[in-house]
Amino acid sequence: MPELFIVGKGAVGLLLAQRLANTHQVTLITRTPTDAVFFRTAQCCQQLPVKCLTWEALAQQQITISQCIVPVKSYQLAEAFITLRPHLSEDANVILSHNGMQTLTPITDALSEHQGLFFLSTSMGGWKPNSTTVEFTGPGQSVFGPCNLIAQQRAQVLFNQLIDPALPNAHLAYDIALLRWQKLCVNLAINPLSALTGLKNGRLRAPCYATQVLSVLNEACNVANHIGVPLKLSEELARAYQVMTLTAENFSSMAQDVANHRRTEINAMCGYIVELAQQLGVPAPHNTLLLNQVQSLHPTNK
Ligand SMILES: NC(=O)C1=CN([C@@H]2O[C@H](COP(=O)(O)OP(=O)(O)OC[C@H]3O[C@@H](n4cnc5c(N)ncnc54)[C@H](OP(=O)(O)O)[C@@H]3O)[C@@H](O)[C@H]2O)C=CC1
Ligand SMILES: CC(C)(CO)C(=O)C(=O)O
Repeated sequence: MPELFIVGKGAVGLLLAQRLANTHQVTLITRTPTDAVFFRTAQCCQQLPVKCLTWEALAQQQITISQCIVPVKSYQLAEAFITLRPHLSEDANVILSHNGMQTLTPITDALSEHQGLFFLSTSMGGWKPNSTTVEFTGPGQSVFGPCNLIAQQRAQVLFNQLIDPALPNAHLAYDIALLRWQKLCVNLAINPLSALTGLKNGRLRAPCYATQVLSVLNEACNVANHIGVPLKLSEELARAYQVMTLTAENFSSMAQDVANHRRTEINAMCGYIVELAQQLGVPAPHNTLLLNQVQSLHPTNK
C-alpha cells in the first residue's frame, strides 16, 4: 500500500487516519511519543492500524515523505510546515486542512515547482474524549483542490487515489479558493457570535443578531471583491442562515474553544478580514470589534 503521513493526532487527523488506513500505510507524526490511537463508536473502541512517530524519530530514521496531510489548527500551521518541509521528497504532495484563512504565500514560496500544495476543507465532525481517541460526531461535505501550479496537474489523480475512496462526501474543486472564502463567510457569521453569546448555532437566527451578521458578511464580501473573489452578499447570507439551520443544535468550534478555555481561530477568521481590509484601505469595523472581543476572552488569542 502507498505511504501516507498525517501531522498530529488531532480530531480531524484521527478521523482521516481511520478512513485512509484501508487504502494506505498511515503514519502519524506527533509532538509527543504515542503508543496507539483509537477510534471510538457507541459500540466499541478500535485501535487504529497506523504507526506513530515523533519528529525526532522521523529525523533519526531519515524518512522521506512523499504525501502528507496537515490537519492542524490555523495558528499551528506555520510551525508545523517549517518542521515538515525538510522531510519532504522533491516531488511531494502536501495537503493542508483547517478552518479559517491565512495567506499561503510563505508555504507556496517555500515549496519547489515540483512539490504540490492542496487544500482539504471539511465539515465532518470529530471530538476527542482524550488525547489519543476520536469519536465521529457527524458527516459533512469535504472539498479538495489544488493551491499551486503542479497541484493543478495532479489534483484529479490524487483525488481519485486518496480522497474519494476515503471521503464519499468529498468533491474536487479547482476553484478551492472561492469555496474556502464561502466557508470563511459561514464561520464569520456564526463562530464569533456563538463564542461571545454562548448560544447554539440555531439561536443566532434570532432577529436581534441580524444586523451584526449582515454587517460582518458585507465587510467580508467587500474585501473579497476588492481582491477579485466574486462573493455575493445575498448568497453568503443565505448560506450562513442555511448552516445555522442545519447545525442548529451544535455549539460552534469557537464556542467550544471558549467554553474550554482554549485558544480560538479568530485570527484566521475576523483577523484575516481585518488584515486584508487594512492593506486595501477599506473599512471593516464589525470584524474588528468581533476580533477584539473574542481576543480578549483568552490571553493566547492575540
Ligand atoms: N474537529 C472537528 O470536528 C473539525 C475541525 N475542523 C478544523 O480542522 C482543524 C483541525 O482541528 P482539530 O482536528 O479539531 O484540532 P485538534 O486540536 O484536535 O488537532 C490538532 C492536532 O495537530 C497537532 N499539531 C499541531 N502542531 C503540530 C506540530 N508542529 N507537529 C505535530 N503535531 C502538531 C496537535 O498536537 P497535540 O496533540 O500535541 O496538541 C493536535 O494533535 C482546525 O482548523 C479546525 O477548525 C474542521 C472541521 C471539523
Ligand atoms: C459550520 C460550523 C459553524 C459548524 O458549527 C463550523 O465550521 C464550526 O463550528 O467551526
